[in-house]
Amino acid sequence: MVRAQTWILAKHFNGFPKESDFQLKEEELPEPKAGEVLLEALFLSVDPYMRPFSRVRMKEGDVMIGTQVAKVVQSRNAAFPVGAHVVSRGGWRTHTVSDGSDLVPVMPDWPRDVSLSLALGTVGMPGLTALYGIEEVLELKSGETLLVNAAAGAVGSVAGQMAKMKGCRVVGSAGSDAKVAFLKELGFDEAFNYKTVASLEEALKKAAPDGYDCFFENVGGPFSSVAMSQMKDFGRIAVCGSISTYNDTEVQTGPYPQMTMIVKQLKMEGFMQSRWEPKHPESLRRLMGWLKEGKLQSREHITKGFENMPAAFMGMLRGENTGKAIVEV
Ligand SMILES: NC(=O)C1=CN([C@@H]2O[C@H](COP(=O)(O)OP(=O)(O)OC[C@H]3O[C@@H](n4cnc5c(N)ncnc54)[C@H](OP(=O)(O)O)[C@@H]3O)[C@@H](O)[C@H]2O)C=CC1
Ligand SMILES: CCCCCC(=O)/C=C/[C@@H]1[C@@H](C/C=C\CCCC(=O)O)[C@@H](O)C[C@H]1O
Repeated sequence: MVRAQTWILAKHFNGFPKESDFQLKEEELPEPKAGEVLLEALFLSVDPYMRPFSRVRMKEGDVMIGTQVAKVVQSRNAAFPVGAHVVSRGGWRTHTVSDGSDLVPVMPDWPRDVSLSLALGTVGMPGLTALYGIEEVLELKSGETLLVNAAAGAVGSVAGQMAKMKGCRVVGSAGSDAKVAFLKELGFDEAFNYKTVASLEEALKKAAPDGYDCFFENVGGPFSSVAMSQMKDFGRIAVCGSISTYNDTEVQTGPYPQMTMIVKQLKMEGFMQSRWEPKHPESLRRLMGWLKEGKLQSREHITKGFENMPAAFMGMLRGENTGKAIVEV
């Protein structure tokens, strides 16, 4: 018998979450049956979508949604032998019994000098999101000017670096001066702290006086309205996320985008990386290749201890992470 720890949604919360909205539980797991494996979590991902998902798709008492890199510690499934590493959608739990249907083996030949935690970040879902946003949605071309917000985070930092690899001019915004310095280290042409600029409009204009061809949108809300007004005619916007609205207690209204979109003839498309799932293996190989060649830098914000999952989650929503937010068990 293994004693597993899980974090459950104790209470549906309105606004910004607090520690008491989550509850740590212990349960005894049964031995794996034929076809099943027992997993032990090594790294857990801390993602923005957990916030809106908990509101719209979860009941009180449910285990918090999430992915993790786990090791197979018992196996009665030949596809997942003991010692194998997998990405599991098991949620916020230390141990999971799985029939394998929700498991994805970590990329074969994962280099020994690359932390497996990157399978939750740059060489995982956030990296794929950046790649498809840049290549499939925006179809970004050399010489174009790209705006990325939440640029120092897991998705934004990869999107900006990919744009530099493609020969674009890249402008990034982030919520601290340290993050702005990080963006400069990554090669962003311009970066600014959206929390301290006197005028967002002026900051965007100063960074790209001729306007933006493309916008990789992670933030939504008022930032989005201001940025949209600075797009070039026929500009393209990839709507990846809307984190500034995830803790809202009331749905935000206007300014409405239609007039700007009509006058500038903009194209705006929401997306999730799952749309291109058949391309994932090849895309992960490309991301790993860039990482190994030094073309892609990766930073993580690691919180130690499974007991700190809620704190890490709230910290990410407050912007404490530079790069990918991870909990190491
Ligand atoms: N469509 C898809 O398939 C996917 C979409 N996403 C979306 O991409 C975005 C980035 O995700 P990810 O890279 O994982 O997260 P990050 O690593 O970027 O972490 C979240 C960051 O968001 C910023 N933030 C928080 N609150 C606000 C706010 N009110 N206004 C502006 N910025 C804020 C903070 O940075 P700062 O200090 O700069 O404010 C924080 O560090 C999210 O919107 C997420 O939902 C992510 C993965 C997949
Ligand atoms: C739920 C709001 C999602 C905000 C954008 C985002 O961060 C997307 C991340 C996806 C994530 C989506 C998870 C649940 C979507 C629920 C949709 C529904 O049930 O109608 C996960 O798939 C990984 C990222 O691609």
